[in-house]
Amino acid sequence: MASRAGIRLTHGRSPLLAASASSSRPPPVLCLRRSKPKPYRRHLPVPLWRPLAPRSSPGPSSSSYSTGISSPVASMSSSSYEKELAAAKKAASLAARLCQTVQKALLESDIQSKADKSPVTVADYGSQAIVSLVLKMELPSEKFSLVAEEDSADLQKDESQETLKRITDLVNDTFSSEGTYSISVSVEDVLVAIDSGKSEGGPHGRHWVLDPIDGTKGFLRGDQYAIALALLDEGRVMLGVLACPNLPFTSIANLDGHSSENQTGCLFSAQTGCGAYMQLLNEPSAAKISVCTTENPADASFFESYEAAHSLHDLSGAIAKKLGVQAPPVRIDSQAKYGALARGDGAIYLRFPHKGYREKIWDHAAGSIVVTEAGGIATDAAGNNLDFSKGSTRGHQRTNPIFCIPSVVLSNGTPPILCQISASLFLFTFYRNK
Ligand SMILES: Nc1ncnc2c1ncn2[C@@H]1O[C@H](COP(=O)(O)O)[C@@H](OP(=O)(O)O)[C@H]1O
Ligand SMILES: [Mg+2]
Repeated sequence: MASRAGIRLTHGRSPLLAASASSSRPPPVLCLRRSKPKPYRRHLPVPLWRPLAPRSSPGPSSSSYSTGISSPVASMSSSSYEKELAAAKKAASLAARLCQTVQKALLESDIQSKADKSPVTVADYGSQAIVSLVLKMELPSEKFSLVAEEDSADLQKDESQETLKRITDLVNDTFSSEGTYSISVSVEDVLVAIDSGKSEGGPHGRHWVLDPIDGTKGFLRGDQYAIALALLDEGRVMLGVLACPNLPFTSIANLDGHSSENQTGCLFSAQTGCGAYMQLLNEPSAAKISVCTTENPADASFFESYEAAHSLHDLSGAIAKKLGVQAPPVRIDSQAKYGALARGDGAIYLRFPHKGYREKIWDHAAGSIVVTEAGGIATDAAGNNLDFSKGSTRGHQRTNPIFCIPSVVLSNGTPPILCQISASLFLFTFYRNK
């Protein structure tokens, strides 16, 4: 955190922040603006994801952006991950296409329960198969390692054969309707593709990290969800892509989880040192985006999970009050929150999982780089970077990898907010010990 200008968490850390950092309990997460805040720009109704002057590296080649909808032509700056980023965008976009097809005509039979009783759909499996297949086709010469949420164990059961056939048909239909790849896959190919996601990840080498549908509950409700794909290299997130098929291209700040009549479907992408971008799904041109620059918590809106089971709403409400936030929380599912934050729809993201829950790397890897490349900061409340290097040991509860993130906050990092956050940590500790 010391290297991140503007928030002085290392030197200016409050006693409570420091106490939290040194306790055995994992500290909450903060996403804080990294640069000196600019004057506040009200985020509605004017979209904020206008192309900006490049920071350390070249940004879009053209900036004829005018309305936020007709984006400028953007060419990502060259970096060693350009090929991988293009493949990731392709894979996530195709997976989104499959998910949209399923969501349009969601059948009862498409929904199953995993061993932990969480829902899983043919779209989760189909999305994972597509991403795995596309990455392998686009990057044939690279050693392939994928840490992903789903595996095929349930699909291998006798009673799942019809479901498996349906997933295979969905994968083939998606490829043929999109047209880039003239391939036809078998059920065995699909099983292999899904199980390619069994990598353990870890601190060395390159590993793709995938949540094929983040926010499955939102997906089932017809609300927000995301296909979230990131690439780790030596334990660090180097690129991330979020496909959010139901996210309006304009601000989500007042939607409270539900999609609107406006143009929807956003693809966020970021690679380290090159900024964050947004484009309409299936449209080629991207615009550079940046986080909200509000200096006043009273003007800031904050995001949290739609599902109370995923995050303590009472606690985040109390913290938001402490911070001086006046607007009601915007509750949306999935890492679409990270995308919306990255383009300035809101200023703060609070996440307080219930006691004992351990976060998964695929629930934060892509979103965190989109936010940080848009000028935000994603850390825990002690100012520590999120650690994606611990890999996955994939225990029987599917919760082994990883780090705990009791909360996520995104703000501009001005001292008043940091002070208030230390107060919020007091509340957090209080609730956790209840
Ligand atoms: N009890 C719990 N506490 C916190 N997060 C949980 C949870 N149960 C599931 N999740 C995670 O929360 C994700 C959804 O995030 P959000 O709450 O921001 O919408 C889920 O992703 P999946 O839908 O991929 O399972 C899942 O990984
Ligand atoms: Mg998922």
